[in-house]
Amino acid sequence: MPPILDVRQYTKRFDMHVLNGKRIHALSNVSFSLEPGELVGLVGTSGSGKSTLMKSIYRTYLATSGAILYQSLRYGPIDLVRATDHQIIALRRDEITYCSQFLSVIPRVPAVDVVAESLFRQGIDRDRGQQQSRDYLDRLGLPQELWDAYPSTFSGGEQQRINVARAIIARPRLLLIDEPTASLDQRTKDVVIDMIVALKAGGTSVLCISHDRYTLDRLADRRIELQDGHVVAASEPVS
Ligand SMILES: Nc1ncnc2c1ncn2[C@@H]1O[C@H](COP(=O)(O)OP(=O)(O)OP(=O)(O)O)[C@@H](O)[C@H]1O
Repeated sequence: MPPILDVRQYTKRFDMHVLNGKRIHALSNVSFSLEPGELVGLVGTSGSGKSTLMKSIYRTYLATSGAILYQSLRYGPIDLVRATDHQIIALRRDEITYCSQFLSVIPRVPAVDVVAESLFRQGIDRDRGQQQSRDYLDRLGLPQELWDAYPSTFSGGEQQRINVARAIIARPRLLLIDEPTASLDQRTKDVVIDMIVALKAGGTSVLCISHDRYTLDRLADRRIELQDGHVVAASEPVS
């Protein structure tokens, strides 16, 4: 089976017009692949290019050069660098989920509906979607009185749980997830890890940025290390 994701010689430069045209070489000739059902941990110091790589795969950032081949259910093999905006929108809706470190939500939508949003989009009826959402929020230890409240007022840790729940509940084919367990207590961390393990068992491929050794020891089949925008180390699959 071909890799689900094959990043080839990917380069991303930022040209900073406000800084007299200063160039930031965020990623240089990055190549790696992700197998179906595999979880690759993306590590590296702050500023090494981890988030830029994730945002490039999600096509928040346009490439300077290189290719990102993705095996899509809908389109077959597709280069995410050259896909049309229309294709990218469809892939984000049906196959690829990006979970950043920060929650961004529509104001005045209750937590239970924020988490269930992808289920509603998939055509699951309101009651069933909300039921599944409550189940996730319960397992993640979000106090019941917050389920119908608006996440914009939540604490950092509470927002993070909403963010992770809504990414995982969607059961995407490819999950790009940034620091899923940062600032969570040990019990909640273990719940999130168990949820990601279950997702993988269902066939989801995952690229996960994490500074948390415990999380990666439990989850990662392999690690890729970035330094100054270059891949400096890639571990073999854990057998
Ligand atoms: N939109 C942008 N415009 C200009 N420069 C950017 C942009 N996004 C990232 N950079 C720069 O690219 C480099 C890589 O940043 P990136 O956020 O990918 O690092 P990171 O490894 O994810 O760091 P952290 O662990 O702190 O989140 C940094 O020098 C950063 O300042």
